[in-house]
Amino acid sequence: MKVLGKVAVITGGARGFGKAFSEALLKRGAKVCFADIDVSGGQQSQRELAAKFGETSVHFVKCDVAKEEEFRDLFRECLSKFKKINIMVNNAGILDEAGWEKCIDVNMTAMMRGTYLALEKMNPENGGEGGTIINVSSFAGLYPAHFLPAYVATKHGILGFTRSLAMDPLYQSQGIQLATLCPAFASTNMVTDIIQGEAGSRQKILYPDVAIKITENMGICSVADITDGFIELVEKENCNGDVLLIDKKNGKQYQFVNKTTS
Ligand SMILES: NC(=O)C1=CN([C@@H]2O[C@H](COP(=O)(O)OP(=O)(O)OC[C@H]3O[C@@H](n4cnc5c(N)ncnc54)[C@H](O)[C@@H]3O)[C@@H](O)[C@H]2O)C=CC1
Ligand SMILES: CCCCCC(=O)/C=C/C=C\C/C=C\C/C=C\CCCC(=O)O
Repeated sequence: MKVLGKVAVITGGARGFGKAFSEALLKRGAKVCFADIDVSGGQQSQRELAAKFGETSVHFVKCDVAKEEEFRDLFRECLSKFKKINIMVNNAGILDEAGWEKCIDVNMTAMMRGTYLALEKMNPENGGEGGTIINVSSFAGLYPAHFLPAYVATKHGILGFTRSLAMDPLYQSQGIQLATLCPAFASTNMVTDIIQGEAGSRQKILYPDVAIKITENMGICSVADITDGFIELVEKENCNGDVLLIDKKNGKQYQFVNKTTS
């Protein structure tokens, strides 16, 4: 897709990947409506991005994606401000093995809701123009990790859900593409808080000693490495059904290149 002039909705955009993805799209001439549960972080990012790309290009919406009405309001607000939605990025995610139910609500249920809402708004029969939906899974969507079982379950779910919808001829006929991004460890707060031992962060994973060994072996990607893969997916002419794994040692690797089971 050519990004210039398109409108994107990005969840979890106050920091980390979501903020970097917002900036990368703005740089290429898109308008971005980003959402986050973190109001002060969101407002701060809004100020920074507006200073670089203009007040009229970027809009922050306070939204807890686990709350259906707030998610619906996000779409309403984006449409009222920017009139269309061409790119949807379900990026908001948490890691919390002790609070695994919340992990399912945010990583899985909200990702599904965001996808269904985007499909509705992108449908040409509803006035949409088609579009691209990128769902952010993880290396943990492709491989097990006994220090993150609930997180792994949600990330496998994202992969299965997104690949399945990508096979549906209905959405293909509407000009809608769906792809999955699978980053390995990257240097956002989700990882750095644990490494630096920020209060409560290590309680969110099991077996931290195993986890640190694995990060040492695999290495840690920069946010720029992951953003580069994200933009590659969005800008591809056909990203439908793609699963892009990115890790420090091997870089970008497309998985399941024979996309369908038929
Ligand atoms: N950092 C990493 O190594 C990897 C991260 N991921 C995934 O990338 C996505 C982004 O993560 P990071 O940027 O690393 O994390 P992060 O923790 O830096 O950023 C996540 C953002 O999502 C927001 N958020 C959390 N719950 C929310 C909710 N209920 N509603 C709205 N916003 C909410 C947070 O406030 C935060 O701004 C997540 O889905 C994560 O699982 C995937 C693979 C690797
Ligand atoms: C192999 C699974 C890769 C999953 C990457 C991902 O999606 C998110 C990872 C988020 C956090 C990483 C969790 C733990 C590793 C980090 C540091 C452990 C440090 C423990 C310590 O005692 O210092």
